[in-house]
Amino acid sequence: MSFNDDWGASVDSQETQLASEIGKMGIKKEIKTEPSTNGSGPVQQKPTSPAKPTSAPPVQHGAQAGDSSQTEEDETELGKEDESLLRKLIHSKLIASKSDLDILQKDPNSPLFSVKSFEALNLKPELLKGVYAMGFNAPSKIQETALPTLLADPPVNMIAQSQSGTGKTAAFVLTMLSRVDTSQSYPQCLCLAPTFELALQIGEVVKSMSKYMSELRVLFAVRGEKIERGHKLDQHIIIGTPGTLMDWALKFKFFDLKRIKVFVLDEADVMIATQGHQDQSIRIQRGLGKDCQMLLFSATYVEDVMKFAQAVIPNKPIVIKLRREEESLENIKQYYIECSSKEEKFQAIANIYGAISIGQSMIFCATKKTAHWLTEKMSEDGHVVGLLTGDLMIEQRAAIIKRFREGKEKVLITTNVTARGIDIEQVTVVVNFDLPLTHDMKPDCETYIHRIGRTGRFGKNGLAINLIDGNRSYNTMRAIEKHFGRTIEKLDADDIDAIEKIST
Ligand SMILES: Nc1ncnc2c1ncn2[C@@H]1O[C@H](COP(=O)(O)OP(=O)(O)OP(=O)(O)O)[C@@H](O)[C@H]1O
Repeated sequence: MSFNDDWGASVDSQETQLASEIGKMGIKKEIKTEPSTNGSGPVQQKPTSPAKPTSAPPVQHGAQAGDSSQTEEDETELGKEDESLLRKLIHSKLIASKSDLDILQKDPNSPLFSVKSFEALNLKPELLKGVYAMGFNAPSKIQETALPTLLADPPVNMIAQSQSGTGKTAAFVLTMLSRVDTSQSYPQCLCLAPTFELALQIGEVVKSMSKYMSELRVLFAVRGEKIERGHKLDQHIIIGTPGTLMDWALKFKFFDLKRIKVFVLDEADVMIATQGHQDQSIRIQRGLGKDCQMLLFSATYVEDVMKFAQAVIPNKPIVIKLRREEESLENIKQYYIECSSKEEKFQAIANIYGAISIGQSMIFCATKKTAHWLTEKMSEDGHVVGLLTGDLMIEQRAAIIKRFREGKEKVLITTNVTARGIDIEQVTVVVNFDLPLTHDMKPDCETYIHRIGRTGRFGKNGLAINLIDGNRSYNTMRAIEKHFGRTIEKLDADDIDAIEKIST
């Protein structure tokens, strides 16, 4: 699989001024978590023997997937903080209400299906407290399926797939936080992500989840960081992009790869499929000790990439894989609109924005040039839009994502650089101004599913609208439809009644 223009222009080449930027964003590069309020220190609690997954996507080499036989559900009392968070979310109308979420988490066909509690995972008490403080009541299907195995001893390697927005980040972050021993001052967990934005986002999840773990220290491996030669890092978790991490580990030897307990590749398929990332990630992976737990997570894996992953990850990794027809989420409704030119595409967008109330939206273009053009047109039309492309400096990209996350811009016009991983719950609509194509101009089904997965996060409803101009893009859309076995319905951009209906 390959990616269009911007993906390649990734972080490592642009990370020069990151240090100052992270400061500006209010995210400290080194996150020191608050001491536990109940005085409980970081007790390393060994999990009990691995519980069998109860309901899961197909699992190979490991426990067999099947419908749950467990019918009881552990009810968890909400803390005050959780209640206020939930109230805020329900009032914001932008997300499913708690009762919607409960229903989804009880529906065996939903990827959020869950019958077990976080308590059943025997997490360290301060970590469990952190999970509940995030407003997580019950694990999602991927969390429930993967975590008992991920937390068991001896550690096993895993290649896991689960749909976008179903909580993969929490699954691997919980694993890292469970395995880390904060009384030892050296890097013990490494997490690699393909872009700077994603690395920061993962850092935020670590920060929230480890709220009650005293002494935990996290460092972002980014190029702006000035570390003296010969220095040895004392942080516990390092999160970064592959180029910088490779230099830190292999060239400068700021830490010892052999002492890493958990190694995570997020968006693993793109890390493997993109040449530069692959070389760097594999060189890091080869330097790890034989007991290091290796975890690969993504919403998509094409067959060759999966084969490659299984070949490079030692000790027969557990594989959790979705069937093709499960990859596309039902809560994201997909439509297409026929247009004859880019001006008509712009007009279609204007009609949609005029007809339905949209929380926030992301519009994906094939090139930076189109993205710039559309930004100008929409701004002239009175929309408050942000523009994020791979040619921007790292600090500009961070600032744009931050503004969008805070709701300062309602529309983010972008390219494939933000197709993956970015988790902004208010995004209710994704527009493909151009459908994604691989470098050899074939339909890029994986990028499509990641792009539309920027909406419909964790069970919320989402809309994906594809703008089609001509036979080529029509055929691309049909190929994507066939690939995932899902119908993309036609919408008439001039039929305001029809447009109004899709949002209900
Ligand atoms: N058990 C849970 N209960 C409630 N919310 C959860 C739970 N687990 C995760 N979430 C929330 O769901 C959202 C999506 O999670 P996350 O970003 O980890 O998805 P993902 O599977 O990594 O998606 P992608 O493939 O797009 O990267 C996040 O906002 C996260 O806080």
